Amino acid sequence: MTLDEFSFIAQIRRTAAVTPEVAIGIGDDCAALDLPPGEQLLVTSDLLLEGVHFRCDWTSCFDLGAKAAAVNLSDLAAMGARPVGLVLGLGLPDRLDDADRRELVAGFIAEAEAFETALVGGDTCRAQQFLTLSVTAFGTADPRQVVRRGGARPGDRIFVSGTLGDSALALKYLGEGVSPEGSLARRHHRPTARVSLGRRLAAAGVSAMIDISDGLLADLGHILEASAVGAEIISGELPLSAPFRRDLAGNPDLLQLALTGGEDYELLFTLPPDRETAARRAAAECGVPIREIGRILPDREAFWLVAADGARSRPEQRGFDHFRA
Ligand SMILES: Nc1ncnc2c1ncn2[C@@H]1O[C@H](COP(=O)(O)OP(=O)(O)OP(=O)(O)O)[C@@H](O)[C@H]1O
Ligand SMILES: Cc1ncc(C[n+]2csc(CCOP(=O)(O)O)c2C)c(N)n1
Ligand SMILES: [Mg+2]
Repeated sequence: MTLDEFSFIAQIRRTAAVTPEVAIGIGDDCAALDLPPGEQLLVTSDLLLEGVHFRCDWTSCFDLGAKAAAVNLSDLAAMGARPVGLVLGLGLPDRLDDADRRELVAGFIAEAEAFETALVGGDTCRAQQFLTLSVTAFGTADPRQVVRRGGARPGDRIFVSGTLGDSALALKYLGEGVSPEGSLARRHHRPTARVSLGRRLAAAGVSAMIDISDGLLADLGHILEASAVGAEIISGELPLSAPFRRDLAGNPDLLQLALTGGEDYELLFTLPPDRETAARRAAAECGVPIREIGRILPDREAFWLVAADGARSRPEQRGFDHFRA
């Protein structure tokens, strides 16, 4: 027998922190959040579905809860927002026991707290078959510093944070029945939302930004479309981790994972030349590496991948698409 619905919610309520913005947290029909005067509310939502986003035999409940929070916090980071609250919808199949349920919520709350925010509400239902998490995240920002996808201009440089392809490489190994090594597995199961970097880059004056969930090329495509510009990416400049490079040396086709694999949750942004010093300082302040990987071109039809030998190609496959996967 598992806890009944309301005992489960009472357990969540006891473990959820209350931050200064939370005027009303878990327990009423709505939560209420206090926002700094003059700031805008930013809202984002992401589903995580069993079999589509995760498999219960590949991840722990704690990591899954934490990832559900992180992927939403990553969208706030991409706009330069500061998180102020998270809402968690759960569809729980009977096979999850009390310990699994508690761990799921504990992971979510731990991740929220790591970013000085809190779980402020949600909804809990029994699911017939598949575990479902539906998360909504709220953030605030000075409206003059909110960064959108549409601000890239010809001559801007294209940058990315961290390293690319680690999560997709871990997923490839999981699919082949091989346990990925610790650092790769962690990048897949426990992505880091670049919240502090996103806020600092916004203040430094980046022109456009997005987080990489579907794959570098797909998410760059969203910036190009919104900005009505083109781009070239220098494939030799992609930032790759040591384990990724090691495996790439034995199989050059793995480069595709860094270009299109997705779930990197790194920030991809464009930088006007006069903002570069400020952006590099912002990255150094929060200890996250950033790397220039290409530039924005005026021709909106241009989408070039430049190989090590200088050959240019137009990538056909760009990333994850739920209706094409
Ligand atoms: N069912 C929907 N109803 C309304 N708006 C939606 C719906 N699905 C997506 N959107 C909106 O479309 C835009 C792009 O959504 P998308 O989910 O691709 O975001 P993303 O940040 O690129 O990817 P991710 O889902 O990995 O965070 C967002 O503004 C989002 O709010
Ligand atoms: C079991 C399993 N199969 C496939 C994947 C890969 N995957 C799922 S969703 C997604 C893009 C981001 O999602 P969204 O666009 O919904 O935010 C990717 C790369 C996975 N993580 N687990
Ligand atoms: Mg996003």
